Amino acid sequence: MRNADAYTIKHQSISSINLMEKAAKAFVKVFKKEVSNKESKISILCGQGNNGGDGLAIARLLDDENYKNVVVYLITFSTGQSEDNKKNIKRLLKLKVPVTIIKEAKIVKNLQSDVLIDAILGSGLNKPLQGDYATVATFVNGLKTKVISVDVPTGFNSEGGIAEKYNGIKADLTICFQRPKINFFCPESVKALDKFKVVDIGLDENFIESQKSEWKLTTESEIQQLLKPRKNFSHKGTYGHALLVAGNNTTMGAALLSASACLHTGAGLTTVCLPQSGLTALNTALPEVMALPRNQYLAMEAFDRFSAIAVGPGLGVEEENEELLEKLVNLRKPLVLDADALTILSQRGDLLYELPAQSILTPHMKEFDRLFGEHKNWWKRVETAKREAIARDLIFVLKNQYTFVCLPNGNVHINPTGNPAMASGGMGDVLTGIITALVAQSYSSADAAILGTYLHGKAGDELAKERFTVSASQVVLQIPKTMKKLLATD
Ligand SMILES: NC(=O)C1=CN([C@@H]2O[C@H](COP(=O)(O)OP(=O)(O)OC[C@H]3O[C@@H](n4cnc5c(N)ncnc54)[C@H](OP(=O)(O)O)[C@@H]3O)[C@@H](O)[C@H]2O)[C@@H](O)CC1
Ligand SMILES: Nc1ncnc2c1ncn2[C@@H]1O[C@H](COP(=O)(O)OP(=O)(O)O)[C@@H](O)[C@H]1O
Repeated sequence: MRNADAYTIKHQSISSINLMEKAAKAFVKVFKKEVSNKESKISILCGQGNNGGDGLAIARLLDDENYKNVVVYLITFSTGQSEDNKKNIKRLLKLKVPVTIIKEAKIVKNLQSDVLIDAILGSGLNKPLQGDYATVATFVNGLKTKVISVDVPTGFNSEGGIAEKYNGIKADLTICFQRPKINFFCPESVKALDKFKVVDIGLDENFIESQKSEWKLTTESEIQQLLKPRKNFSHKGTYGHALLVAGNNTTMGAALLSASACLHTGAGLTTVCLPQSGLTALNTALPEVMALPRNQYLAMEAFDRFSAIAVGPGLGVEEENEELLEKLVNLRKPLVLDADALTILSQRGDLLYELPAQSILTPHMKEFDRLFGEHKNWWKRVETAKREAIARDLIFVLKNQYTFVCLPNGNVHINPTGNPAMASGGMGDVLTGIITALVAQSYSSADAAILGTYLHGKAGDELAKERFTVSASQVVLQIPKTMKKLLATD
């Protein structure tokens, strides 16, 4: 983002002070919707760098907008001051907005305001908070005032592991410039922010897009380009035959959910390889789906006719399932691996390192750590997934609110869809069924993982508009509608 900043200043003949003005304006536009009462008591804490410069410009713009009770506090714990910060203080001092210089943290302890704007330190953070800065953050967090941070909460690092003992400001809202920070997508970011909004400040988009970065935030237009419409004169054979090796006596529902998701995502044919005890349930619940009864006599040839094979949901970790997994690995065709298949792999390192190239693994955090050891934080977990994906030509779908899809080319696609209403059992089984259906329909493993993850979350988002919770079965039924809508708006 700093490069984009410099590039925009150089190539769009915009000065850095004007870029700061644009950033402040973009902030104020969102702020006005969040805090519409012009009588609100607003305290703006400004640092000495460009983040503080933004805060000073915001104070002036809020005064322009007739916010009547804006007070600025200038934090002066450091020696330097950025040029644009100096310019903005000069502009502000021409107005009647009160400016108080803060030399000691304790003044912040008793600030009386309805809203506090945090513009102390932004993306320039280059070391952990210490001394007075850390004390100010503690006081702000104790104020019980709504906190809105400019670009990034003070003390929060934009990339890299988030400290276990985060000591920065906890913001209710962060209004972030041009692109979200990668660390916003790590679950540990809850220590620093509740929600974020990204605002366009006019940085050169072509330049940003041309920058090499392994981080890609999946967008709806990318998904619309990936998604293939059903073809004229097509028939069930056109869309592949998917096999789900899933289900056990007490977890047959997982197999049914996966199979149903596979069917609704458009596989031409879906078969479930399940124990004899699941046949009645399958035939009753999903008459469109076929069964391959699971027993130890299944020959390798039994799997030849399938264009995509998933293994794991509700499978069980018994010895016979371990043997079956070994058989599937030996087919040397890409697999989709989830749940119990991952648990078996965590005990069978030999199999893990023999997985067919382009296989897709869909672990949640615990499954991932069982495979590759404990990780201190999500940043480290994603680093391991990136490394393993490259080294072994595998795709990792590291599941969470924001799922990270790590590809063999080193790219990490961050999925923006999905919501907490979806946090319930069976949701992962559905994701496996969706991805498997896409592989059966000849999407590449990478595209199936990116597209499947997006569709799964998007269906959940659509349902959550009207529901407090969303069940896995509801997501399944929503999928065809979600796909249709995405194609319709193309
Ligand atoms: N590119 C964009 O998108 C645009 C960005 N804009 C804005 O600029 C912001 C970035 O500004 P910035 O580079 O001046 O850094 P900022 O965060 O104000 O920090 C200032 C100084 O603090 C210091 N410091 C660091 N860590 C510290 C610590 N732990 N404890 C104490 N001190 C610490 C460090 O100085 P040092 O101590 O290293 O001398 C650093 O230089 C960005 O977030 C956005 O708001 C917009 O205006 C326009 C478009
Ligand atoms: N808070 C959340 N926000 C978005 N998606 C969520 C959330 N909680 C769970 N999910 C999604 O639900 C799925 C849960 O997978 P998993 O834990 O394997 O479930 P299960 O084993 O019950 O099927 C993942 O795809 C995950 O992304």
